[in-house]
Amino acid sequence: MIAPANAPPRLTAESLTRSFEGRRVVDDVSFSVPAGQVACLLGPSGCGKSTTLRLIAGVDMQDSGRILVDGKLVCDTTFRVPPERRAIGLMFQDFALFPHLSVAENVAFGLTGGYAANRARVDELLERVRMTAHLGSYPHALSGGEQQRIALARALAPRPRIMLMDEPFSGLDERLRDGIRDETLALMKEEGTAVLLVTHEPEEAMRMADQILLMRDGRIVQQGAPYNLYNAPADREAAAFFSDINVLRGRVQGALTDTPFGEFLTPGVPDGTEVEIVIRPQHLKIDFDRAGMGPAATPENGTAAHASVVRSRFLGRESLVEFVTDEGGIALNANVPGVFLPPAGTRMWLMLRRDRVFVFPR
Ligand SMILES: Nc1ncnc2c1ncn2[C@@H]1O[C@H](COP(=O)(O)OP(=O)(O)OP(=O)(O)O)[C@@H](O)[C@H]1O
Repeated sequence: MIAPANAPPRLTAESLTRSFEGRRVVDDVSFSVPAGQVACLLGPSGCGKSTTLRLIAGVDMQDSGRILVDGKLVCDTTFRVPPERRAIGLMFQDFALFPHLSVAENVAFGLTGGYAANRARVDELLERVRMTAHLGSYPHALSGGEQQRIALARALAPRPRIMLMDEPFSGLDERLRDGIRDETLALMKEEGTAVLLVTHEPEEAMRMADQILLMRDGRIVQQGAPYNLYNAPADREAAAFFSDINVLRGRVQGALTDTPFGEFLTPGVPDGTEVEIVIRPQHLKIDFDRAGMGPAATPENGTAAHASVVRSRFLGRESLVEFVTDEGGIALNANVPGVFLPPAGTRMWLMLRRDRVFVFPR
């Protein structure tokens, strides 16, 4: 189902703020989710993700700000549509099935259609979550992961306009998780559901989200497509949230910062400012030493710096090699695909891919 181009976003949060005991746990949070899109609230434990979700679900109320669904006000500080009338599906960590109802009855619970339509919907969803064989079972006879899949089917059954999910796939083992996650998302997209999903796992957010809302200390520090957050992080911490990082330090002089890897452009940063030059370990380039000679400087990779291997480790798909540079004694890690395990003390040359470097004032 594709929303008309001029349709208002399915879900809009405007300047939501919520404090507990004088501390702003959700601080001026704004975002919107169009129909059929997935937004992931991503951030470390305690940053306010679940509280944001609870405000939108209507089980908690913001101190200020507004929530709109399809452009219509659902909640501000004086007006509040109760949770059960928001057409919002919930899938929280502490979900509970009705113990006295069978699997099929649990999934059918929120359905209002006739018997045949309800039965078809239950069958469709049980197939999606691969639980058709357990149709007549009762919750106590199911594993934790199976119960979770039924809870997911139950939440999706009434075709909610918005689906709020708090780490909904965390209890599933990895192989099952990928399949169910992708199929659930495909179903919600087909039905035009806007999904707001809470996770603290960057890989999960990257895999699922159309839009990532990166949260820290109650605020959204950056929002955008996964590609943009990964390749143009707002600050050092945002960069570090998605992978290990290497950090070089320097001081700006004449809009340039000098390092053992050559000069980096730092336009608009005042002289004397300390900056951090950040690069992910997979974006270091390594070259062999030829009797003390290294590769020539290039615009793509800057100047090569001479370095020694400190330690090499095999990680499965890739190898991690730790270096220290001759000049400045800078510790740098490089990820190399496959098996590459040079012994400690090996002399090599390192370069930083200039298009993959981020420069942040400290
Ligand atoms: N009802 C409450 N009373 C007091 N403090 C609360 C309440 N609810 C949440 N908090 C506090 O607000 C902060 C944010 O909590 P929240 O559950 O939103 O974080 P989170 O990002 O979802 O974390 P996690 O990933 O661990 O679930 C925490 O420090 C928490 O202790």
